[in-house]
Amino acid sequence: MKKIFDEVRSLDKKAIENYFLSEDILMEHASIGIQKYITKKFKKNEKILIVSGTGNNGADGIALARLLHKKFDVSLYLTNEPKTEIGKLQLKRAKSINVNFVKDIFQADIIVDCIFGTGLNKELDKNSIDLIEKLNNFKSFKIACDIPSGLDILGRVTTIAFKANITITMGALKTALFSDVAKDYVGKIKVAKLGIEDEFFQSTLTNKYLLEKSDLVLPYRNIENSHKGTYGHLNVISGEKVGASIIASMAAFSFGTGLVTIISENQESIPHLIMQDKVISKNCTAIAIGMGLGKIDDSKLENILKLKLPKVLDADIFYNKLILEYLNEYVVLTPHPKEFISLLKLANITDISIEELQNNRFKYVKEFCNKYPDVVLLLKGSNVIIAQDDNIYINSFGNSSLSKGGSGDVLSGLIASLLAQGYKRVEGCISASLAHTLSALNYSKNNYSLTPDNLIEGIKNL
Ligand SMILES: NC(=O)C1=CN([C@@H]2O[C@H](COP(=O)(O)OP(=O)(O)OC[C@H]3O[C@@H](n4cnc5c(N)ncnc54)[C@H](O)[C@@H]3O)[C@@H](O)[C@H]2O)[C@@H](O)CC1
Ligand SMILES: [K+]
Repeated sequence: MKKIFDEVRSLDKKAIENYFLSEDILMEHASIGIQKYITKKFKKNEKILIVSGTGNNGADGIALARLLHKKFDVSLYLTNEPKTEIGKLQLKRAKSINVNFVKDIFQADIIVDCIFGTGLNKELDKNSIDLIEKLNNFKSFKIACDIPSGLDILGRVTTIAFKANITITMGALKTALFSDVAKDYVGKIKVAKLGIEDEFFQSTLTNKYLLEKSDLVLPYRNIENSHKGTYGHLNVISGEKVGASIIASMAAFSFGTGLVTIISENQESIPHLIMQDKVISKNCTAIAIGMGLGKIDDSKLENILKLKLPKVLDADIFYNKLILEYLNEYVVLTPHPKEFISLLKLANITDISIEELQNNRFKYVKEFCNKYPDVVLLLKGSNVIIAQDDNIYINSFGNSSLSKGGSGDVLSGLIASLLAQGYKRVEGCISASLAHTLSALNYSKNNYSLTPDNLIEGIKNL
């Protein structure tokens, strides 16, 4: 996993002090980062338009124009004269080698957005909105310098933001790039090194981490002398809609759990691979409850919640106040945003809209985890957040093919499967969430057609 920082300005400052560097050196490295990417990816005669604002993000762009000058067909458009000292210096340097300045933007092959960076501190004015809108409409390959212009430091978009194919961010990954809203603007994310060893950022404290494919730990079986009990027994509590329990059970069974039993009062028609019972199994090693549950008697629910077994709590259960008494070291919660706002309200933390939550996901996850530090929370979204106490892990591999009924039941089943097999809760959530999203990423058919069954099939080929 890679470290993510809420802000890097103070890190840049510390690096300058510790290593006797200067803003100029850092900026040169920032621009070289983008230059290298362009030089590697594009042919020499391609037209590049760099659009620079008045701050240091703009200054990065002016430096980039100098670096690409004569190697590509580069044009530089300034929204206004640079305001910072280093911006003015970059302009002097660019002018001295006759960089091509243009008075209007145009549809180049490549557009580099250097209008606003991390210094965006107020709403965009009409000129900036028009400019970004026009750039977005161009059919060019779009690169955002540091952060797409219009996306603020909390990862929010008030009116509009530059829609990049790739964001080349300076020094280290920033939290803002991983809000759910940001997902439609950042494109791919790449870090440009600033002339400071990686170790500097790696040794700097943070509590946010971006998950990588290599963080996936599959439940491979490495003991031959084993039996089905070796791999746990998951109980999925069924309620009004047995379909959700079946999906979760099939996901769990395919992900290695030795035995899966659906617990239901009525005899249900379920796949022959899955067992059925009316009471919790004696050798049960984990429980999944909530998916398709509907109404349940409080005393029955309480009898399940008080069992000292790892549990995945999902869906309908986030509307029942009873769970607040059991948010302990056995529990994983897997709400989607609507369920999470219900949980926040039940817990008397806050009463907010989905929009407010989606604009401030990290903030509310933190507030919840401060109140319930023992619980492991997985907040669904286009960038999944897994959190416990102070630590946050972000899975950014998800895509829109997962936006379909049943995807969440598969995820709960996968997490419960790993818990039943003995994974710790955070590790179980990380691997299950990665498996879930990577299965969707590997799906080769049209992105509208993925079903929970396809997802489960994909898990088998990871
Ligand atoms: N800190 C450092 O040492 C480094 C900074 N670098 C670059 O510097 C950037 C940050 O530079 P700045 O702090 O100068 O900020 P920005 O370049 O992001 O922009 C801020 C400028 O735009 C104005 N502004 C802010 N919001 C506006 C709005 N809504 N409408 C109109 N004007 C607005 C501000 O008054 C300021 O003049 C980073 O994103 C990065 O690209 C890099 O060169 C690497 C090194
Ligand atoms: K930018």
